[in-house]
Amino acid sequence: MAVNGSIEVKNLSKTFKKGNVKAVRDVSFSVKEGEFFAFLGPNGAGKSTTVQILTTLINATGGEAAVAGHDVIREPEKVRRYIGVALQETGVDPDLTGRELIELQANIFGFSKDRAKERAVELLEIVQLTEAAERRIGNYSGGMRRRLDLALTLVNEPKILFLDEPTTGLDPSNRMAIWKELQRLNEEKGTTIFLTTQYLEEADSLAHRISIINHGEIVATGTPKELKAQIGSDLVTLRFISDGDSEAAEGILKHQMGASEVIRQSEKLTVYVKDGAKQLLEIVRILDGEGIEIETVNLSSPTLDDIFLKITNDQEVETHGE
Ligand SMILES: Nc1ncnc2c1ncn2[C@@H]1O[C@H](COP(=O)(O)OP(=O)(O)OP(=O)(O)O)[C@@H](O)[C@H]1O
Repeated sequence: MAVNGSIEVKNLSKTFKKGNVKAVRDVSFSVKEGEFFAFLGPNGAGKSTTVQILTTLINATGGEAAVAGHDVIREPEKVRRYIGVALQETGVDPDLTGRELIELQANIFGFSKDRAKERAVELLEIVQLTEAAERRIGNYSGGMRRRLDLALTLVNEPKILFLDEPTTGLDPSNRMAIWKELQRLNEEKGTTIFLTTQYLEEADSLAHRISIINHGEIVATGTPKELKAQIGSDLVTLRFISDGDSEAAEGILKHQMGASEVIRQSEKLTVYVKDGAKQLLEIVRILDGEGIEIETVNLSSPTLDDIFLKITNDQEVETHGE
């Protein structure tokens, strides 16, 4: 039977007894074979906990999950056979060289000595560590360690790859090298990829589909295009001299642009728009026409914080029908 490279998650929950923390709350989603899926969320959102449940390292306290067609609780060893995992901060012996560590991993997977050697050469080449192969891991830079971690996850050519924040703390060139390799694996080998990240840009560039997770709950799911359409691709931020001006401007702009597109935080107004440059001029013209003085105005792309603000606001507008 062909191995099914999918992930199915239904009403998954995890409450840690310590501190009674509800790290994951009733999360459901599915990832198709060959899909590149990203879990995007801030610190403490529940990303690592979800990855640990799906990779059979910890048990959920509610709900169910199947990875590669196997239940993570009832058939953990079958799940492990088909997955590769790169977790945050894995502890390894710093005296080993990069080549030795990959060979060791290959031995664990039952490769012959010769095949393990061959595989190490192939993987070191893929992650561009051939020149550092004989150096001790203890002397590797952060970026080199991440690339070595990625090589380790690829030893058994996994059907599904789990990557927990694979590029956090990396400089742009190392980040790009990892992105390129992940894209290649997904496109050429059809590897299903489940990646967690705090970087909107990373999820946007790589993933076919993104779920945004906050406080253990999925707050939005869609293709990058769908999410951006929901959020607006640009932000116009206006600051006013007084709260009164900002409140007056809020009323006028909500009327013009729609209630859910305008968010006020005291003297600051954030307006989510589709075509920033054009709409910025329009906003300034409208407020000018009403005699409201703007202190500063700024056009930018939304950050993860802006997205959360928008999604939470949308939910409030929906509930209270502003
Ligand atoms: N072993 C544990 N015991 C108690 N609480 C935990 C444990 N592991 C995680 N938590 C808590 O669960 C919540 C979710 O943590 P998790 O590590 O899954 O978040 P995350 O989205 O991966 O964050 P980060 O981006 O910082 O890695 C946090 O409030 C965290 O403090």
